[in-house]
Amino acid sequence: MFSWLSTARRLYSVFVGPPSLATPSSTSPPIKFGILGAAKVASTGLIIPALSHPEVEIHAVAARDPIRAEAFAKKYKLRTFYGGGDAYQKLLDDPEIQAVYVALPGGLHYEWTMKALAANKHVLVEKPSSVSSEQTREMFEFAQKKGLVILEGLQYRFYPAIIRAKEIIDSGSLKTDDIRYTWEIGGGIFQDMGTYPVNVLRYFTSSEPTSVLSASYTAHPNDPKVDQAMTTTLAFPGDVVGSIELNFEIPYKFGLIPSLPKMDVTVKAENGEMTVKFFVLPFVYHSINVSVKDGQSGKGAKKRTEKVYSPTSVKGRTLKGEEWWASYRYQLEAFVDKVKGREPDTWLTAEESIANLQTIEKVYEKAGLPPRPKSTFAFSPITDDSIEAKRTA
Ligand SMILES: NC(=O)C1=CN([C@@H]2O[C@H](COP(=O)(O)OP(=O)(O)OC[C@H]3O[C@@H](n4cnc5c(N)ncnc54)[C@H](OP(=O)(O)O)[C@@H]3O)[C@@H](O)[C@H]2O)C=CC1
Ligand SMILES: O=C1OC[C@@H](O)[C@H](O)[C@H]1O
Repeated sequence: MFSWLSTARRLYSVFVGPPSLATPSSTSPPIKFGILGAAKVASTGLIIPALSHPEVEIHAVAARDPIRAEAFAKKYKLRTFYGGGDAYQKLLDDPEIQAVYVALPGGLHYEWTMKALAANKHVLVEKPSSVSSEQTREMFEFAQKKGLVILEGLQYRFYPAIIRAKEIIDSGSLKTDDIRYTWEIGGGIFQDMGTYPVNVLRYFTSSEPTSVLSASYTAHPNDPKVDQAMTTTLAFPGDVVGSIELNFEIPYKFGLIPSLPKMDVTVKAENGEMTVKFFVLPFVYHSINVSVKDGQSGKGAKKRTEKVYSPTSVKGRTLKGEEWWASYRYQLEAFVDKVKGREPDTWLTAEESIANLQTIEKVYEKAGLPPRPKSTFAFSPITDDSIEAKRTA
């Protein structure tokens, strides 16, 4: 159901605070999180979702600048803060903390995820999981070896509307042979915002691209290696073609009025199409517009619009949730379920994060752009052992 009132309520809950605060569970102790980086994303991405989760407590933040760290801790009423050059490691050395939110630039995700895992912390790492599929694989392998949970913060995947849209595709009402995908998304280079369209393409087709048919980019004026816009076409099994269009620089209307970012995914089938509007942040608003032609005559498309703000039954399951939950809140629910040994409603596997980056790497290669420099952090079992030794000494 869509109404301005429920939209206002939901957005207030997402960006300001939930309608009521959770009472800590008396049977299951809270998972204490530490946040690496006094990042902008941290409030919507974790701090506000945690306010309504009875099994989560945000314990500390670490920032390079001690003044920023203290101000951040004060603003969000966190017990502890770490500031200075060694702040991130100090947070990882805090024995109170069980899980770490890595809210740093993508190029630092590998290093700080590996260090967090070495310090025996579960990790919620922001998207993109790293800037190299090889290093992401290492991250997940190391987490598995340590028996720790790691999750890439691809929040949109946890939202009921997105699961519903996939259900529509899986139901077969849109024929998936000769299907075509079109993405037009504002904001973000391919390595960053590309994570979403690459993922949704792989998710909706339930397959991996077989080749990159074309890829072209517009370089940033200051750096020819950096793409500010990317257009690419990917081939999928069964003659399925997916097109992604990413543009950092959406022109102002009449040169004056900024446009709202467009984050739509369109699935084109022989007998109709479906567009999911604003799929990246579906809790802000979304609509699933389905148009399917009559099976016999092929004429007279039946149109319908679905909106799935409530965690009603999708894919035959009733999802846990509330009308005012953001996808970040659903994501947190799943992360906690996993840490607590419960089966989450939705999960993203290691293979998903690795395959996502492999596609991004192939698109860069096709476009003739060099791969992003990998993290130079040299993680070795020796480092791991020495951290373990220090811990048990
Ligand atoms: N899932 C989602 O919906 C969203 C995900 N993101 C992701 O979250 C991450 C953070 O993004 P965002 O919050 O927008 O970014 P910010 O610039 O607000 O935060 C980045 C943080 O990284 C730290 N940092 C460490 N080293 C550097 C460096 N060399 N240069 C700049 N910052 C550094 C800073 O921490 P310090 O406090 O120590 O200075 C800063 O707080 C990114 O990976 C981004 O892709 C962002 C928005 C939404
Ligand atoms: O991950 C993201 O999703 C939402 C966008 O607004 C944000 O810039 C991006 O980093």
